[in-house]
Amino acid sequence: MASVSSLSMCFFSAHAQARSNKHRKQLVPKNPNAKKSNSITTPRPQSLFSLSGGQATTYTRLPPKDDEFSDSFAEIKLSDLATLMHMQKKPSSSSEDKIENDAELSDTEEDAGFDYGKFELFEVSSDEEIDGDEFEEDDLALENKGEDELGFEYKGEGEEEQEDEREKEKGVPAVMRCFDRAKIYVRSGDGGNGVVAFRREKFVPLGGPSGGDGGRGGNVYMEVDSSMNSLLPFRNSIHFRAGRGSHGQGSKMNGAKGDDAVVKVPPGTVVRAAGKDGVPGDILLELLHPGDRALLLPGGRGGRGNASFKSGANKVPRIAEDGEEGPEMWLELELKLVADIGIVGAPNAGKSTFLSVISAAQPNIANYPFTTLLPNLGVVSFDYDASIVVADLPGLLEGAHRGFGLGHEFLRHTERCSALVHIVDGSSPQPDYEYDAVRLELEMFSPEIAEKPYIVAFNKMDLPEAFEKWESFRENLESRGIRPFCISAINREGTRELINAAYELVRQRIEDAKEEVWRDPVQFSHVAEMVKKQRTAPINEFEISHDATSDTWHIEGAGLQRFVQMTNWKYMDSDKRFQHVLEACGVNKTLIKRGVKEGDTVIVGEMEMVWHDSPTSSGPNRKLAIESGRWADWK
Ligand SMILES: Nc1nc2c(ncn2[C@@H]2O[C@H](COP(=O)(O)OP(=O)(O)OP(=O)(O)O)[C@@H](O)[C@H]2O)c(=O)[nH]1
Ligand SMILES: [Mg+2]
Repeated sequence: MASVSSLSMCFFSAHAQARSNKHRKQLVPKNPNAKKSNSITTPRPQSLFSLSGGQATTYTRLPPKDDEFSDSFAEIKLSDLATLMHMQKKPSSSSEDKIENDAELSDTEEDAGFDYGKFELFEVSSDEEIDGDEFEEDDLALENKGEDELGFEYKGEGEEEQEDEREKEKGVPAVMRCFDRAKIYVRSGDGGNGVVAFRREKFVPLGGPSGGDGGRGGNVYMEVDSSMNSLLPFRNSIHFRAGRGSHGQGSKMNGAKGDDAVVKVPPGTVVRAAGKDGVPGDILLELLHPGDRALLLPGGRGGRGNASFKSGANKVPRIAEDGEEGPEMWLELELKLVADIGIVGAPNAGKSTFLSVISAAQPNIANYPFTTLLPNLGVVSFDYDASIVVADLPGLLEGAHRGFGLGHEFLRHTERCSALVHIVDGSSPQPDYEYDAVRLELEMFSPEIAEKPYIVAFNKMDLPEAFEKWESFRENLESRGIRPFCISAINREGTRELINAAYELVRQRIEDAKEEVWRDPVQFSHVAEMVKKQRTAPINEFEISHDATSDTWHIEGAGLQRFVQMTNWKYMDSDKRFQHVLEACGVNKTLIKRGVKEGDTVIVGEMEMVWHDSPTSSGPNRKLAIESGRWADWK
């Protein structure tokens, strides 16, 4: 009982903070074990907590517009999710329990005697341990709040928005964060090394070089798997590495190609390069339909064996290359569900109930807000051999676009919907206001979503309090040119008409954009092309920078760096070839022009060298010589 009581308290106090923190400094109790008497709550108008039809208290309804307390209790912060999850684990909490808790709350509030609007309570649940699987350690907003022994801290106005953001992230259970977002690491395979070998066979004198080339590294592919419907599998494994190519062998045997890695994603996945400093990276791919497949990263090239270096001038080459390193990348995945219709509305309006009666989906349904934490999908079949996918989204609260509640987390899934069904809780104190508030949130979140065709359904018509409000609701909306439907989702009344009307909107949209209806699976390769282009940058494109204090010259150039990486220094001819390349691509010339002198350090990629002037070399009287013992760590 004590546990439920504390839960309810933090529920309301968070609302108070949500509104107040924009404008003033707040006093924040930091100690999660603070006494419950400090657990400040906001006074609530009794009318809103009256029970309807003997059901549990519906205390998160949107507030009446003119209510003097409307600013203080209608918003739920994401950091309260632990509470909600806790409540969800105990759906059996009876209405009597809640009534008692309400009574306890009122007492506590009166005892405390604080200005409630200024406080935020970080205590979430003191009685029950939170399952590590569902909440990561840093998930709870209270975790990093407890350093100050006094238990209070003052926040400046400027910090508050950032604080909000941080708390929002921390408060979201891992399973929700991972539902439609993931960050993964991909790396294609390194190429195998080439080898130096010579043919030695009876009766074959001077058999010549016979070292084979290394095999190519495996590629990384990404493909749509239609059996997946979330990014949750990436919660467990985020590293995808393709296999390395085998090394070459004697007798001109080339190495085998490395194994490819295939990353499977659900339809509707958008792939970005990982962003930096909060700036999202560029969109690389959109894998929308089953069968879509992309070559993301090509494997590294295999190094050449000495058989490949044979030439008229050098018939006995003692040189072979290492395999090229496979490129790597961090990627951010975002899932945008491919649903035709999105069901939106305030918490507890009956969205999941509606989905459950029109489709075979069995979402959780219960009489408390945020029963739905993750979107549910259902397929609705029509007589005439057509079907549509309907998504039931978590409820939207006033302030959702600023991060209150859960709904905004998933609103982007409606971006691909053809139409929306907006369910209004007819039994709420002010359905008109609830309707306007949700519409406003949609507009604030994205004008594009707000412009989608939508249908309004007034739900719970079986309840007398809803029935009474229907006429005025209908008149109000009709005066604005909207024809609302009235339904009783629980009794399946009016639901078929509603979904038929929604289907009509989808059909119209499909007809408007006929070319979008069917398309062949797409094979993308532009990312791989881009990577290849970067990696095959010409060797003579480089930049030289000089650090005068340490007499060091840095030579930067993708082509040169790749060349250094693939050079196998253990073979004698590698030095010669390296010198030759530096000469040919103009590095030596440029260094001399810039004033390099005896003993200066020259760094190319991971290779560190010392500049020696030598009168014996052909061409310019200077050359780079590699001094043994001065090499950087070298793989
Ligand atoms: N009397 C009545 N109750 C309904 C009707 N539709 C839904 N409910 C009840 O309303 C409560 C909330 O229903 P849900 O379907 O979970 O509501 P929701 O909009 O999905 O709520 P969240 O997922 O929390 O946003 C449940 O107790 C339902 O039984 C209806 O037509 N009549
Ligand atoms: Mg629901």
